[in-house]
Amino acid sequence: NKATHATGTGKGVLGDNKSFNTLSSSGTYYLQDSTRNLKTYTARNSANENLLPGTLLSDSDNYWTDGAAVDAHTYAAEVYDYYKTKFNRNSFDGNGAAIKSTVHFGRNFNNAYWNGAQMIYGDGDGSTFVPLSGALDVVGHEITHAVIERSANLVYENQSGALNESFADVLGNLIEDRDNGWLLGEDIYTPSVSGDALRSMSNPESQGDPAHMDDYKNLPNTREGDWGGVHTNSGIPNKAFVNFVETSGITRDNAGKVWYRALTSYMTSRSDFDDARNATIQAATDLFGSSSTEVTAVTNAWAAVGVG
Ligand SMILES: CCCCC[C@H](S)C(=O)N[C@@H](Cc1ccccc1)C(=O)N[C@@H](C)C(=O)O
Ligand SMILES: [Ca+2]
Ligand SMILES: [Zn+2]
Repeated sequence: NKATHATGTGKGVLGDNKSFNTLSSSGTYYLQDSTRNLKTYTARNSANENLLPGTLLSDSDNYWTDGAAVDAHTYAAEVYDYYKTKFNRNSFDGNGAAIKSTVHFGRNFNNAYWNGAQMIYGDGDGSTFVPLSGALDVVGHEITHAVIERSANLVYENQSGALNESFADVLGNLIEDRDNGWLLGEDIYTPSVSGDALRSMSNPESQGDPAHMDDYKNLPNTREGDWGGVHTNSGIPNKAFVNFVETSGITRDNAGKVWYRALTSYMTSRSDFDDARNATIQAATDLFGSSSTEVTAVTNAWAAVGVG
C-alpha cells in the first residue's frame, strides 16, 4: 500500500508541544514531510560521517518523544516556508531539493553544521548547549549555509567566511523573528544561565566579538583560528545589518530582502566586507530606488562599522 500523509505530535527540546507532517506506511510513521521534501534522521550518537544520514526516524503511534528530532523537523519546515513565502525560493537550491537533517550526531557534540549535503545537529554537553536543533535561529542558520553555498558560495575563511557566518546569523534571526531578535542561540545555550547567548548582533562586544573594523581580528586561517575568525568577525556585518534595520525604519522582512538580493544577485565566493557593502547598496537601489532612505541607511550602516 502507498504511503500517506499524517500529522504527528510531540514535544520539542524545551518541552513545548507541536504538530508536524509525517508519513504513514504499512502501519509505521516516518519523520518525513513530503509536502516540503523534509526527512529527519538519527545518527544514534555515532560521529562517523560515513554513516550519514543515519536512520530515518520512525514511530509506532505518531506521538514523538525525541525532542531534538521533533524540533529539527518542525523548524526545518518553518525555514522552508520562510524562504518560499518571502523570497519564492523552493528549498535551499531553489529547485525543491530534499532537506535532510540528522540529530544525535556524536556524543556531547557542542555544534551543528551543514556538511554540503545535509544538516547535522549535536546534542550538546548539557551545560554549554542542549540539543542544538532546539532553536529556530540555529536551524535557520544552518539551512542558510546551504542557500549561501548554492548562491554566492562564500569561501569559509577570513572575510568571505565571516560574511558566510553573518548571513547565516542574519537569516536565522529574521526567521526566528523575536522582539529583541538580535541574539543567537539564546534558547539552547547555557541552560543554567538565563539571558545570555552565543552571539549578539546588536552588541557583538558583549561576547567578545568586534563591532567595528578597528577591532577586526586577524586570526590564522586554521581550525584553531576559527578559519580566520569567521564566528567573531561576523560581528561587524551583523552590526551593520542591525544598524540598517534600526536607523531606516525598514521592516525586518524588507531588510532581509535587501540582504537576500545582495547574496543571490551580486556577491561571489571571495566577496569581502567592502563587496558586501556595495552589493547591499546595489540591492537596496534595485528595490527602493537610488535616492531612497533605504539606500542612505544601508550606506550609513556600513560606514558606522568602518566599512566604506
Ligand atoms: C563543525 C565545523 C564548524 C561548523 C560551524 C557551523 S556552520 C556553525 O556556525 N554552527 C553554529 C551553530 C549555532 C548557530 C546559531 C546559534 C548557536 C549555534 C555556531 O555558531 N557554532 C559555533 C559554536 C562555532 O562553531 O564556533
Ligand atoms: Ca535568536
Ligand atoms: Zn555557521
